[in-house]
Amino acid sequence: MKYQSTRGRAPILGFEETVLAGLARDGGLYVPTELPHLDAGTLADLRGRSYEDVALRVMLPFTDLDETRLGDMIEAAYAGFGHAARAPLVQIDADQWLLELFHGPTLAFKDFAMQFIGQVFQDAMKRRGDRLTIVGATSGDTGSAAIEAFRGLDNVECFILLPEGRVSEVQRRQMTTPTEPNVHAIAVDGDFDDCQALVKAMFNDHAFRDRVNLTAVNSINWARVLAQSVYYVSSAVALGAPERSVSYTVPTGNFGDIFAGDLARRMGVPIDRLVIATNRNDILHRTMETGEHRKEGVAPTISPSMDIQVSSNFERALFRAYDEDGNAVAQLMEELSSEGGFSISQGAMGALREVYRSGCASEEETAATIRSIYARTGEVLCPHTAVGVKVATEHRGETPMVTLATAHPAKFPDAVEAATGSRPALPPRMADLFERPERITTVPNALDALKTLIEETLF
Ligand SMILES: Cc1ncc(COP(=O)(O)O)c(C=O)c1O
Ligand SMILES: N[C@@H](CCOP(=O)(O)O)C(=O)O
Repeated sequence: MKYQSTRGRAPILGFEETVLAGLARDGGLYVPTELPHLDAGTLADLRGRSYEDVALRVMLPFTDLDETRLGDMIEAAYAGFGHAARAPLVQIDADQWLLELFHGPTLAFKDFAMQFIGQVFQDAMKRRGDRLTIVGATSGDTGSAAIEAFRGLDNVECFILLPEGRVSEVQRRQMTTPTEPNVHAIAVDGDFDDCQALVKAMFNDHAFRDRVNLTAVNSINWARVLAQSVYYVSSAVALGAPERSVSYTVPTGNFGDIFAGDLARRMGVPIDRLVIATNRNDILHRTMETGEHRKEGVAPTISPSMDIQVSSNFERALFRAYDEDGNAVAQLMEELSSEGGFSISQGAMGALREVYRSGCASEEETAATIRSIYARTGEVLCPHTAVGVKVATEHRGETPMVTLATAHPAKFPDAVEAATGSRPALPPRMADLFERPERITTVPNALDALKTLIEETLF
């Protein structure tokens, strides 16, 4: 399998190089040049199989890995999950389900890809006898999952940029309490978009990038999207695919998770509706409504992991919508950074609307959804999942509607308690999280300060 950049000006790479590169050298995101097909017979055969079996079948054609080695990596990646099904479905209404993606070690959907990427990096670094520097941006969950996946590895140094004061206390402590010296939580005086812009700027400084052997673990890395596409396949076949179509509503910020759904759809999974659900940082919903993609300031919400306005993976969707015209995408991205937004052509909007629908939830609607689902079903939703369920309810159709339950409610106890009156408990293995000492470095929102910090740590 070969991978090309969405901006068309970077070398075509194989799987391992793509994953190790993270972001393409022209600033674009890597996508496969062709897609494998999951035909009806294959999908039917996956029904009733373990999550690991489905993952192997879905991911193998995208990699240059031997089947046994990939199988071993997948087994190791999911061995620490707290649910035998890994991604269980829970029915909350006659036609509505939750896909629980929070049974991994850090209680959010990020563990599905991050645990897998940890295996890929370790394998590659051992063979190459090399070291990697990971720099990631987080609005709370990616950072926790990355620190968990990479802590203690002797061939990886991991730096996570988080927006100071804008993640939940549980999320912050998950990042600041691990004691292994190769993982670093760095609070940036800014929002998530600032953190992500710093990461991208480091990638675009090729001398720095090569000096530190930089890689990415945000969903700009293709391996994130690939690993996240597996749970669409596993849940769709469990609900009756290929004979029955399934719809999904995805709490959305950086667009990685919903793009993984589109990947599953394009591989042949019968997905009827694919619905973007945003909180009041609703740039994607506004884009779908108007065709204008314009940044506003990031507003803090009770679903902080979705407090994002520069949605990196939307670039991958645009690349498809513009018939894989890298020059057109590069031009739009240039307008986004110089003018704060761009207009999408009618043709491209038509292509986007064929795949995606959208909706958004206010703060009040999010809290009301947590409250009403708890009262009616006893299920406790995290605020991100509640955004999804609110939007899903408005987009129900003839097919089962699945909302991705992207995080455990105990990561956001204040918002959940305010809505339901009861405080969700962390699993026993995390019971002492609030007693553990924290370790965090604070930096201004300044590229040079950050590069200096990283180089001084490394060399
Ligand atoms: C709990 C939670 N829900 C939803 C999202 C949004 O996912 P994506 O950024 O892939 O759109 C995130 C962050 O990525 C998250 O942490
Ligand atoms: N919501 C994320 C933001 C980063 O998204 P990613 O999927 O691109 O890593 C977070 O919680 O950090």
